[in-house]
Amino acid sequence: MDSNLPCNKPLLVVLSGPSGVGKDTVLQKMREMQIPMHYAITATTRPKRPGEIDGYHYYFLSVEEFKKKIEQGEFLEYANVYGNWYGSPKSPVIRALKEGKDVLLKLDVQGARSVRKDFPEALLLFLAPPSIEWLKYHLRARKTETPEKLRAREEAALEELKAADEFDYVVLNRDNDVESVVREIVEIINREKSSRCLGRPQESSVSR
Ligand SMILES: Nc1nc2c(ncn2[C@@H]2O[C@H](COP(=O)(O)OP(=O)(O)O)[C@@H](O)[C@H]2O)c(=O)[nH]1
Ligand SMILES: Nc1ncnc2c1ncn2[C@@H]1O[C@H](COP(=O)(O)OP(=O)(O)O)[C@@H](O)[C@H]1O
Repeated sequence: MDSNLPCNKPLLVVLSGPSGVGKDTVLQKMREMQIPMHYAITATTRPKRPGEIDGYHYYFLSVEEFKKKIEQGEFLEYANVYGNWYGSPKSPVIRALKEGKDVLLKLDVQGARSVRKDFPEALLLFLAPPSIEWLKYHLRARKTETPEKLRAREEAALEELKAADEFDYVVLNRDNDVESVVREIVEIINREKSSRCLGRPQESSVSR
């Protein structure tokens, strides 16, 4: 398949949204539903959470290792998020796109902005919570942050929610119905791919 034809051109998709909104949950469901994408693994200096696997959830690096990768130009983008470093290794993303695969990058709002700048044709999706209370409850219930870190993430979330209108689509997470959220994301990706096929401009909208 000639991935250079606009109809088969692989899409770089960014999934962003505030901490605790459900990004990992949606990604996990996409993998379970075997949605065919390259799920980019990014690097972080954040300590591993219980149950997280190095090389699957993240590449867990020391600050020194991370900075060395920055110096070697290995990241497509990187950012300091909630006090830890995060960065997207470039070569696996470029390789997957060249192989004709759609790529999914789970990034914070800063990372999404960087991708928008460097890859204007990328599709930026913002996952929004059903409500602020829902977000606060689930971030707290996840029990992954110290009280201080929790406060920092809650404050950051309010700022990040304001950035939603910078994205191509805002997808609402639905309580106990992640599958329908995945179906909606797949529909958006397919719609964007076909509209690029026909050379139509991208349309932004809040998809309900
Ligand atoms: N800019 C950027 N953000 C990333 C990268 N990897 C993960 N993130 C984002 O960093 C933020 C914090 O991630 P994490 O500590 O796993 O917390 P979570 O959002 O509560 O699951 C989330 O918004 C992630 O999407 C990356 O490579 N670059
Ligand atoms: N649609 C949903 N319905 C119910 N609980 C959800 C849903 N999406 C996420 N959660 C829960 O909310 C918490 C935060 O989700 P997570 O995927 O870790 O968010 P993020 O990766 O955006 O930080 C987790 O405990 C997760 O199980």
